[in-house]
Amino acid sequence: MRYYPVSLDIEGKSCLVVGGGAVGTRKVETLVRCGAKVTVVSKAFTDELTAMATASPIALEKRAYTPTDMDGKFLVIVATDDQAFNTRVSEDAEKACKLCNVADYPKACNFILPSIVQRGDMTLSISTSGKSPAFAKWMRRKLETEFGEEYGEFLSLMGLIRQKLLAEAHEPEAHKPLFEALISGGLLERVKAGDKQGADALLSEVLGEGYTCETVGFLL
Ligand SMILES: C[C@@]1(CC(=O)O)C2=NC(=C\c3[nH]c(c(CCC(=O)O)c3CC(=O)O)Cc3[nH]c(c(CC(=O)O)c3CCC(=O)O)/C=C3\N/C(=C\2)[C@@H](CCC(=O)O)[C@]3(C)CC(=O)O)/[C@H]1CCC(=O)O
Ligand SMILES: NC(=O)c1ccc[n+]([C@@H]2O[C@H](COP(=O)([O-])OP(=O)(O)OC[C@H]3O[C@@H](n4cnc5c(N)ncnc54)[C@H](O)[C@@H]3O)[C@@H](O)[C@H]2O)c1
Repeated sequence: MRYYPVSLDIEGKSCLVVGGGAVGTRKVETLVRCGAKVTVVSKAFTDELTAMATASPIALEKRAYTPTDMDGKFLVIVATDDQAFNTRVSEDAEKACKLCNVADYPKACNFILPSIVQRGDMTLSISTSGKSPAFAKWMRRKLETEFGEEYGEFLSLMGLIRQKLLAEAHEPEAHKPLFEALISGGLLERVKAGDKQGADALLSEVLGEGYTCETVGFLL
């Protein structure tokens, strides 16, 4: 395996984006969706980014980049249209031991970005290890048709059930078959169909009397 897949927790973390063009704007959007505090250093910004900055924790700094911009940053994304400059920034990042992605330049990256399908808390990340971004995009579109919004709903319910069970007792071995029974028993299909009665029946059959969507805090 060429790349090590991880899910980074960047909530509340300071991130640096160098380059505020079309690509930089897309990168900022994803960072903000994940709860990051973003500083963008660029000679110019897209209108979209300027608008986004009025409502989100984004600092736009219209000035030349300096290596000290890395200080206190958790990760760095470089997206200017000057490849030699991008490489210099990535070298600064390497020296400062930062996570660094240079858009479209894997040699200067210590992480690359996958194509993403997002359904609530379910994230499908597609990486071709850089072999074919076009195929990653094609695969994303295919998976988007296969995995609908019901997966997000279903995961909210599973999360609530799990929270309740864990609050009652820390017994992973006892909980495992319960989750498996809910999954193989068709809870997803019932959530997808909006079948509250069916979902409640399965919950009380597997988890015991008193377990319903309502009692775990899920509105179906
Ligand atoms: C997934 C996605 C995420 C994102 O960008 O956020 C992403 N590229 C996307 C789209 C896309 N990028 C390119 C095309 C044109 C078609 C094509 O070339 O295939 C298309 C498709 C399109 O635009 O239609 C051009 C391209 N990309 C790279 C190079 C340089 C090179 O390969 O050396 C070149 C220029 C090659 C040239 O000079 O021609 C490199 C990288 N692009 C990556 C990610 C990383 C590997 C991902 C993987 O493992 O597959 C990696 C290694 C580094 C990185 O950027 O992190 C996003 C999909 C968004 C979606 O789902 O819609
Ligand atoms: N991953 C992808 O899907 C994808 C798609 C297209 C392009 N790209 C790559 O991303 C790069 C950026 O593309 P774009 O369309 O956003 O370009 P762009 O020209 O719209 O934006 C580049 C931004 O960088 C700023 N900039 C340039 N030099 C700078 C410097 N020295 N210091 C600070 N800011 C500087 C510019 O002012 C501009 O705002 C391209 O080089 C291209 O290789 C990636």
